[in-house]
This record gives sequence, structure tokens and C-alpha cells, in this order.
Amino acid sequence: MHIHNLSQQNSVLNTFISEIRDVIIQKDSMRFRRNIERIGEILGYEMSKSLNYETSAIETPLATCSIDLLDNDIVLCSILRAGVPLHNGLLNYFDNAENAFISAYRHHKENPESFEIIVEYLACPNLENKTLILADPMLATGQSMVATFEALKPFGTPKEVHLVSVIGAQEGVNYVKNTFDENTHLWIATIDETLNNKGYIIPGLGDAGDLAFGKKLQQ
Ligand SMILES: O=P(O)(O)OC[C@H]1O[C@H](OP(=O)(O)OP(=O)(O)O)[C@H](O)[C@@H]1O
Ligand SMILES: O=c1cc[nH]c(=O)[nH]1
Ligand SMILES: [Mg+2]
Repeated sequence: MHIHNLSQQNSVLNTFISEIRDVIIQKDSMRFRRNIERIGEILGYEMSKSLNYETSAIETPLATCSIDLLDNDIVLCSILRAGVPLHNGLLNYFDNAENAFISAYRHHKENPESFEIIVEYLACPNLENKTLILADPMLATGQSMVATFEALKPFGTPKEVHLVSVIGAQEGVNYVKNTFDENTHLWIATIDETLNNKGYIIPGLGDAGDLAFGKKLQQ
């Protein structure tokens, strides 16, 4: 797997990451969503450098110029619900992407430390030979990404797969690295050291879905 950890280089991205982590600033849910969206824009921009381009002729009012334009059929798939602001950020840059949505949530059984991933809702276009972008802001154990990819398999075989995430735990990064094809790319804003016994990323930011959209009752 090609891992692109953008925090290895200092940039304004650090400001957005610090704000989504900050226990005071993250109380402003509009700012939280917008920061995730801005991070999606940055990750999308960096990813765009690795895609395919074809030269086009563009007519200006004065002359013709040639410019290399993106030549990928992109399908942007996000995991509900925390994936929505990240999806919007990516879609801000990939104007013509087709879109897929899938729900994946953690179902806790009697023991709060153990959970399974439940996939229920799925809407997806044909993936055959397309560029699939799988977006989820939190890559904790990595199980949601893997369950999502499994659920998408009946929709066709993508030409290339890009995973996009904001904060990952090293354990989740290792899990997707060992599970996905070695040509898969991971575009991630930053990677934290560990998970706690409830599967939350430490230091992480808390519950991304709750911070973006409000606390949900456990099912
Ligand atoms: O890597 P994993 O261990 O699978 O964990 C990551 C998942 O947890 C979060 O979703 P959550 O279950 O909190 O759902 P929500 O978006 O509805 O809050 C997050 O958005 C991922 O989908
Ligand atoms: O740290 C985590 C792990 C999973 N989901 C979240 O929202 N945060
Ligand atoms: Mg959540």
C-alpha cells in the first residue's frame, strides 16, 4: 500500500487538524464539519497529483491553449454518517465524480469493548474500471473500511482504489495495509499511535459522527 501521511510535512493542514482535535473548538459543530471538509479538499488536491491526465485544447477569447485535464472516472464512496463532510470536501474538487453511500456502524453487544460492523444502506454506481475513492474521517481498527470494500465488490472491479481518512490509528493503518491490494493508496492527514479499549483513537478527537451531527443513542 502507498501511504501518504500529509502531516509529515508542515502546512496549514495542521491548523485544521488541531481545531478538530481541540476539545473547546470542536464544540462548534459547524466549524468541525467545515474543517473536515477543508481537510477533504486538501487530501483531494494531493490525491489529484497521482491521477491520469489528458491534454485538451481550450479556447480563450484570444487564442487556443493546451492544458492537461483529469481523465479518471471517479466514484466517491463515503461511509455514513461521519463521512459526509469529508465527502463534501472531496466533491468540491472532483466536480464530475459519481457518488456512492454506505452505512456502517459499530454494534456493541453485551460487552462494551467488543463490537461488530453492521452494513445496512448501500447505493452505488457501476465500479468497473473506475477510480474508487473510499472516504471515512476515522480509521480506527480499519474494520469499517474493509467491510465497506467487501460490500462494494458486487458493483464491479475498480481500476484503482484510494482510501481517504483524516485521523488513523497505527493499528487500523496496519490492518488496511495488510488487507487491501498493494497498489491501493491511503491519503491520510495524520496517524496517531494507539486505540483505547473501546476502539477510539488516542489522542484522536473523540466521536467524529457525534461532533459533526450530534450525539446518537446507542442501538
Ligand atoms: O476503523 P473502525 O474501527 O471501523 O472505526 C471507524 C468508524 O467509526 C466511525 O463511525 P461510527 O461507528 O462512529 O458511526 P457514525 O458515523 O454514525 O458516528 C467512523 O466514521 C468510522 O466509520
Ligand atoms: O476515535 C474514533 C474511533 C472511531 N470513530 C470515531 O468517531 N472516533
Ligand atoms: Mg460515531
